[in-house]
Amino acid sequence: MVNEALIPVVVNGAAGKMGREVVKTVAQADDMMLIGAVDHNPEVLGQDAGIVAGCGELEVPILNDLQSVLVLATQEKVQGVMVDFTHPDGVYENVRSAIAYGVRPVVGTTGLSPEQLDDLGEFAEKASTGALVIPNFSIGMVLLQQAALQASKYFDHVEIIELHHNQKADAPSGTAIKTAQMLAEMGKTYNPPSVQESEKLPGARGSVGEENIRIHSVRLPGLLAHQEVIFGAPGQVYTLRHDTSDRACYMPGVLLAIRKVTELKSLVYGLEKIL
Ligand SMILES: NC(=O)C1=CN([C@@H]2O[C@H](COP(=O)(O)OP(=O)(O)OC[C@H]3O[C@@H](n4cnc5c(N)ncnc54)[C@H](OP(=O)(O)O)[C@@H]3O)[C@@H](O)[C@H]2O)C=CC1
Ligand SMILES: O=C(O)C1=N[C@H](C(=O)O)C[C@H](O)C1
Repeated sequence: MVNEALIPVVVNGAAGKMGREVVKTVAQADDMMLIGAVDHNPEVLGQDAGIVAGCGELEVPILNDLQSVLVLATQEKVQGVMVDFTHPDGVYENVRSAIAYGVRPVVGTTGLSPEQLDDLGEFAEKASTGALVIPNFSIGMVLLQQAALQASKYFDHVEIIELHHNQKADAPSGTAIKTAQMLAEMGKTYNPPSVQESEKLPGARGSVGEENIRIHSVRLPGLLAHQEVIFGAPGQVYTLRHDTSDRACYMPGVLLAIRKVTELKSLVYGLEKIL
């Protein structure tokens, strides 16, 4: 007998590094129920999501068909939530599908372009469906970003270095892009040029977006997820740094997002907006 008060949750990317952590976390939450698991890794298809995640059998097989799992979610009394930790190439379509079925997306997958985000925002608004896109679920990163906004009032020069494990598909990280956007929203022009520069090796000075803030991406085995925001001024450097050592650090944010998205009627971008 299904408890109707529980939030039905579908995990997309259930066999991945983040997906397995989310399966375990949802399985342990008193107010949630894992009702579906999706992944396209052929090695795990048909296997139980709980066994794959290492938390014991949950009687939820991993399927490679998001649509049919979303249909399943529509049959629940309580509106479902889809947590997506898949791949930058597929996330846009996944989110559109979830919204189309009235299943609220909580998106950890990075790599959505600004145009895709706008489009999903309009789609969610029209459908009156809550959606959350959260480039980083850790509280430490929100605090770092807040400190960076504070520092930006006093420093005109800033660059970002993000460092990740070498299995990461996208660069720069979603977190670094969001951090640069937040700094840009302060309405300042950063990094006024002090000299005519030339790159002797292309990319030596990192990538630079509209915000005129350079982002440098490091990928190495042994790293997990790390970010530095470095402010400079004559005679001083102010460095903010966040390090993760376990993906468990994202789980309180994921649980919060699953609960909050059920109260929303449109798309919200960033954990700081729901704290
Ligand atoms: N917001 C946050 O706080 C965080 C965000 N992330 C982001 O989450 C995403 C996933 O990261 P991570 O778990 O490390 O990656 P993994 O590669 O470990 O996991 C992704 C899983 O999803 C599967 N997959 C890929 N595309 C699809 C699809 N279209 N439909 C169904 N399954 C799919 C993959 O299968 P296969 O292996 O066969 O491709 C894999 O099993 C990345 O974008 C990453 O940047 C990561 C950590 C924290
Ligand atoms: O791929 C990862 O690992 C991470 N991806 C996210 C990003 O791109 O910002 C969040 C965190 O940095 C871990």
